[in-house]
Amino acid sequence: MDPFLLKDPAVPFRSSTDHLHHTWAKTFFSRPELYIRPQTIPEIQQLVTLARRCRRRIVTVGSGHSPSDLTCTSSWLVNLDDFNRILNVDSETGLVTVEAGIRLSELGTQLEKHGLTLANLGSIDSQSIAGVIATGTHGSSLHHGLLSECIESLGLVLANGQLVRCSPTNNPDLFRAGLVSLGALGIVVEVTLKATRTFNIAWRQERYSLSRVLSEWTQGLWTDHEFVRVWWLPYEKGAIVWRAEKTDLPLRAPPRNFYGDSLGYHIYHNLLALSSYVPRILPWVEWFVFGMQYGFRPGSTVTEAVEPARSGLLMNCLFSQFVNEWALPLDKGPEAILRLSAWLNGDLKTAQIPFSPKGLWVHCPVEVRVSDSSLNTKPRPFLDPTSRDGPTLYLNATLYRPYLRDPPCRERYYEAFEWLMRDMGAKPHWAKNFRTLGPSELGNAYREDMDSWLKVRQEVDPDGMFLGEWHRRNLPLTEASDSDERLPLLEREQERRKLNISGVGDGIEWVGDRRGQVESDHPTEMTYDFPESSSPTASEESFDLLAKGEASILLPGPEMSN
Ligand SMILES: Cc1cc2nc3c(=O)[nH]c(=O)nc-3n(C[C@H](O)[C@H](O)[C@H](O)COP(=O)(O)OP(=O)(O)OC[C@H]3O[C@@H](n4cnc5c(N)ncnc54)[C@H](O)[C@@H]3O)c2cc1C
Ligand SMILES: O=C1O[C@H](CO)C(O)=C1O
Repeated sequence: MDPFLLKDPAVPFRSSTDHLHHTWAKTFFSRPELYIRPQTIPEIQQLVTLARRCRRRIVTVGSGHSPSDLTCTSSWLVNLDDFNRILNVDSETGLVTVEAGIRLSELGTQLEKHGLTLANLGSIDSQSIAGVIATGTHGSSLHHGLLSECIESLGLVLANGQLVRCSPTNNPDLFRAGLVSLGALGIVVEVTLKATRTFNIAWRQERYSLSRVLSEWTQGLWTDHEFVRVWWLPYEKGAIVWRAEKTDLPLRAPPRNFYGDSLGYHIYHNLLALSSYVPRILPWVEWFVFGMQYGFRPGSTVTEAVEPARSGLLMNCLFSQFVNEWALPLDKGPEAILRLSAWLNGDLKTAQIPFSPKGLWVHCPVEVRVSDSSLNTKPRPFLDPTSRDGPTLYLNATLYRPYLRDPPCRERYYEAFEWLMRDMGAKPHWAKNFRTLGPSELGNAYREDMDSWLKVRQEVDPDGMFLGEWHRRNLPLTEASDSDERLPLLEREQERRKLNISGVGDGIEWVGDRRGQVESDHPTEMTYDFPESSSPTASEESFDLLAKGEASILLPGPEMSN
């Protein structure tokens, strides 16, 4: 396709051609043809219209914290970091409307000025609000479901450039599809959420034996405090249990020690690096690093603090990592942990996992977290991986990448871990590094919910402008469209290659093809009917004029800021 673009001169098109995209963990890289940072809705509508006319796929990226290749593209990459304002705050009701590029950290800072905060957080707050919603990000609390349970309504710009709003009562199917959209419906531009009054948490962290974790599993481990997370240390047969409760106590910073901060970080990093050459030291590394940090014996060291929830709920995620996380019913947790523990420690009879762990040594911790979205009275996201009728357990097999180098155990560990998760009826966290289950298995796991999601998706984006290889690999897209030919803009993977740049370790460059990127006068008609959708905006009207020939033609240079 000739890079000449039809463009309304009144609407800026803020793009560059030399952007190197990468995930936070530097696991995947890609070089988009254009990297576009719009600042207004007309700019977003314009870029979508241009992409449609130029037959380009669009990927919207938030902060790039999804560890997989979900956000990789060789086509157009859109980022809403400059579309991140707070549009409205009602301190009484807690209803807040924001532009969708806002990061949770900035949202938290702004909300605090109004005495508000998010009711729940995951391990970090670096993500964009739209990114958190799109992948079903969760924290760890049986009082809460997915972070997106506070979302009241969404505004999306669809493949035809139309701005559409949806909520439980307005376009409810689009809302349910948009709550876990995987970036595949359109560009989420506006989010209305319900915040809660700011609160502080008193937290306490201590070492448990694994047997105590399991014996308290149904006896208060998850229910005695509002927020609970467990880091399981498989070789130590132990765990670090972190629990927090809302409190009126005065703030008290966590204690600092000579080892815990910078020194401990570097020692752990270098021991992990060493273990890539001598993997059998990993049980010793687990003993030493977690002993130094949290005490060598259960109950020996208790750490406590009182912090604002906005910072106290977060944790330091240390180094680049692969994360493979699955959701299963909470009551299956003890069996899953005991079988995985047995496998890692060489007891194949108990493990019932048909792969050999011989010579395999893994990193810790395995994160053990919970949520309960069955308490939520709002419509569930179609692609919500959590249990419908009770609490959910998340098991997250973390593997660090010391100095950005992949650990040697990944293939075999994840093969066995995923086998166990599938055997237990678990579903993968959409954002993480699960190896593909294939479209039919994920289709079967979600059944009619997957059909509903695919139906909405197909209606709002019939050409597959928001689809790529990740979606093709994992979702039964062909159920909704007879063949790939019905999704001409879907970006296929051409190759994965090692990056020829220093300092990127084992990062992989993802390269997409240019199939479908030929100009067409006949984009597929959209069939979706929006009962209360917005009327065409000024920029849509101006594109009608452009289409009738009253257009200015601009040559995009490296920086096309106006
Ligand atoms: C260190 C670390 C800690 C983490 N902790 C947790 C945790 O505690 N719990 C948990 O569940 N997950 C966790 N995650 C995963 C993370 O929350 C998700 O990957 C989240 O989606 C990242 O948000 P993001 O803004 O970076 O989105 P990205 O990774 O950039 O994008 C994710 C998806 O959202 C889509 N998207 C982004 N913006 C838009 C938009 N405006 N419109 C439409 N689609 C859009 C993208 O296309 C993509 O499909 C963690 C990840 C890391 C690296
Ligand atoms: O993806 C994730 O990374 C951290 C673990 O380091 C976390 O809690 C996730 O979830």
